[in-house]
Amino acid sequence: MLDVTELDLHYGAAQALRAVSLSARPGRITCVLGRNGVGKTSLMRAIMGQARISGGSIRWEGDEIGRLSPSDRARRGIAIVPQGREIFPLLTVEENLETGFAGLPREQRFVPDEIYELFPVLKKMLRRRGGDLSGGQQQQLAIGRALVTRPKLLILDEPTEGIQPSIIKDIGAAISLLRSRGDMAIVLVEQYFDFAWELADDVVVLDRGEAILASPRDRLDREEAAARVSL
Ligand SMILES: Nc1ncnc2c1ncn2[C@@H]1O[C@H](COP(=O)(O)OP(=O)(O)OP(=O)(O)O)[C@@H](O)[C@H]1O
Repeated sequence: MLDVTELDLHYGAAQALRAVSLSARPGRITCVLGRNGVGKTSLMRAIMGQARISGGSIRWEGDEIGRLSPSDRARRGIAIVPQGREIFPLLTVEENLETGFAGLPREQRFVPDEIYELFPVLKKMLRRRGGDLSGGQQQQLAIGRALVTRPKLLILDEPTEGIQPSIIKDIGAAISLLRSRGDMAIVLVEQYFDFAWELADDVVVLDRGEAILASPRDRLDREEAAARVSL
């Protein structure tokens, strides 16, 4: 279980996050919603260890991890699918997937079949270069690469950004399937409200670096929540 408590984050004198709290549990999807520039990516980078926090705590499976390096956090089972995907354009699909092996013990250095079951297109395109894939296929590759690390916490930063509707549907189905396994906590950052609302168990809305709403989705009114996101 992930418990982020009262997180502060600064870029120089500018404060990007103010006392933001969030939690994520296995078998549930926590959706972080908010407009451009409200701090969603900063929050995810802070959880992954790619951005330094200036206050608050990040607890994962009972331990404080707020000062650990990104690779130590990855070894503890945290993986991020970054905004913009960041796949390697000159490496093949297979080689991109294999970059996920780095922190794994030798006996786990293979691509689980489940990844090809979730995204059959990856199997068909194993020898193609990452850069030759469509945006949607690259997003599936980025998710596949994160799954290679066998994460217990999967963070997805705007996976629908710039993706065509049919692939958005596939990605939603894959995220839903991963939740149903029950052993993975998922944090989904989105600006696409309808997509996030469909999937969310818990909702956090950020506005100008602050969490202005945090609640299980069941207790929220959809229209009210949508209005808070577009304040
Ligand atoms: N490396 C950085 N240095 C300085 N300021 C930054 C840096 N990264 C982000 N910011 C600023 O911090 C604030 C939050 O940015 P962040 O990228 O976390 O927001 P976001 O909600 O993820 O936006 P988007 O949806 O556009 O990705 C913005 O004002 C942004 O300009």
